[in-house]
This record gives sequence, C-alpha cells and structure tokens, in this order.
Amino acid sequence: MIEFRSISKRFDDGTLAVDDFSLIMPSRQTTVLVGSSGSGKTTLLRMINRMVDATSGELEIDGENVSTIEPVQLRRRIGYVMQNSGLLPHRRVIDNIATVPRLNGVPKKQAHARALELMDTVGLDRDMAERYPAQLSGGQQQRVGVARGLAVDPNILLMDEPFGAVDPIVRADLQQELLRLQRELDKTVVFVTHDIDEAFLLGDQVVILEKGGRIAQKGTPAEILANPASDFVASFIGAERGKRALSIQTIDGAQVLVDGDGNLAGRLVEAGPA
Ligand SMILES: Nc1ncnc2c1ncn2[C@@H]1O[C@H](COP(=O)(O)OP(=O)(O)OP(=O)(O)O)[C@@H](O)[C@H]1O
Repeated sequence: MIEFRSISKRFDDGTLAVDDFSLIMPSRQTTVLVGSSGSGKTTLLRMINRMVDATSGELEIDGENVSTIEPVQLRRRIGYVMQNSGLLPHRRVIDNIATVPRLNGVPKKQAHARALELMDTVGLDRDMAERYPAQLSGGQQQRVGVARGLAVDPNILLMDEPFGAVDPIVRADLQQELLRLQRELDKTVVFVTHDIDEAFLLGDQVVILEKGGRIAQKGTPAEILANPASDFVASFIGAERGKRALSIQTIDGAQVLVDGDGNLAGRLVEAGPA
C-alpha cells in the first residue's frame, strides 16, 4: 500500500505543484491519476520513487517512510515506465530490458534469459532482442519500456502516460495488454493519464485531479460515472462522453461500462450497493 499523508511540493521557483495531498493507493490494484496538464500528476508519481522529494508531509510504502530509503535503492525496486519509452538508443532491446538487473548485480546470462522471458510476457517477438530501439515501431518500443519496468520484478509499477504517444489502435492494444498483465502479475500500478476513457478502462481507483493536485473526486469508475461530485468532474467526464458516451449498464447482474455503440468499453466493475 502506498500512502500519501498531507504531501505538498513547492519547486525552487515557488510553484506549488501539489498542495496538501492525501491518498491511499491499495496494493495489487491500479490507481489512475487523471487530470489536465499541470495538475501535478507527474510530480505525485515521481514522489513515490523519490525522483521528486516532497516539501512537507509523509509518503509511506507498506508503512516505510520513503524519505528514509536511499533514492537509488528505491528506484531499483520500483518499475518506472514513461512516455516515449525512455529507451537507451545505443543499446539493443535485450540490454535495455536488462539494464536495471545488471546494475543490481545480476549476471549477464541470467539477466538476458529473464529479458527474453519478459519479451514473451509483454507480447514481443524474441527475434527483436538484437534490434536497437529506432528499429522498432512506437508500440513495440512501449512494450520494451514495460518489459524494462518489470525487469526487477517490482511490487510497484509507475506508469507516466505510457501510451500517450502511440496511435489510437496501438494504444487500445497496449491497454488490453496491460489489463491482461495486471491480471497475471498482480502489481500495485500507479498510472498517469490525461485521458478519462483510459482512466476508466484501467483504474480500480480513479483519482481526478485539479490544479495543485487537489482531488476533485476519487472512486471506482462506476462510482464516479454514477455520481460526479462537482460541476468540474461532470464536465471533465462529459468532455469525453461526447465522443464515447460511456454509461453503466447491468448485464447478468454485473455492472459494466458500455460505450455509445453498446460495446463493452471497460472491464467488469464490481456491482456496488444499488
Ligand atoms: N522542476 C520544476 N520546477 C518548477 N515547476 C515545476 C517543475 N516540475 C513541474 N513543475 C510545475 O508543477 C506543476 C505540476 O506539474 P506536473 O508535471 O506534475 O503536472 P502534470 O499534471 O503531470 O502535467 P502534464 O499532464 O502536462 O504532464 C506545473 O505547474 C508545472 O509547471
């Protein structure tokens, strides 16, 4: 479990990026932080692995205050996947995936064997192991990025707009792949996106943010859709609804998200109290 308690972050230039943020991110669930540009999503995500340090407040992972953990150690046990994959251009795919295990002292042969397994896990053909990132498509590069994030077998996987730069069809594919992975791997995933549809599709817990990391609403997709907490939330989800017209329907006793064409838009969400 990741717990933020009254966390604030003021950058050196005086910008208050996060103002008194408190939230629990339960273990083995996907928490999605969604909000417009500048709402503090990336800053919040980066505080978990101490790429950014909070100015005040406490952040704990399974009861351990992250400020007491050495940042490099912390980063070697938390997976991090970013937009544009962040791959090292002059290293082959297999070496990119094996980077952090190698830094952790895993022998090369073992790290490479594991990297090949991870290529299977994320749906990449092993033939691509010897290629360089520029020789892959955007979607394939993102898969390598996910494999690299998983390489240390972290309990926590941080994903910062990982599918933001690929076309909508590839994006839909990667989203489905992540849902499958999450069922298989059971990680605590923290996912940042601008896209409310993506948030509702992937999130067990969705947190809608306003400027300064202020929580406009948090809950399951079904809770938020059924009961937007404010005009801000209503318009935030409404802007996307024009495109998708998401709604909740009950099919065979389970609540599901359905788009305007009647297709399943989201995974099954647990039926809550009526
Ligand atoms: N290193 C920094 N120095 C000063 N201000 C910063 C720094 N990093 C971020 N900020 C500011 O903090 C606020 C929150 O930024 P952050 O990147 O967390 O937002 P975001 O919601 O992730 O935005 P986006 O969706 O555009 O990535 C913004 O006003 C941003 O300009």
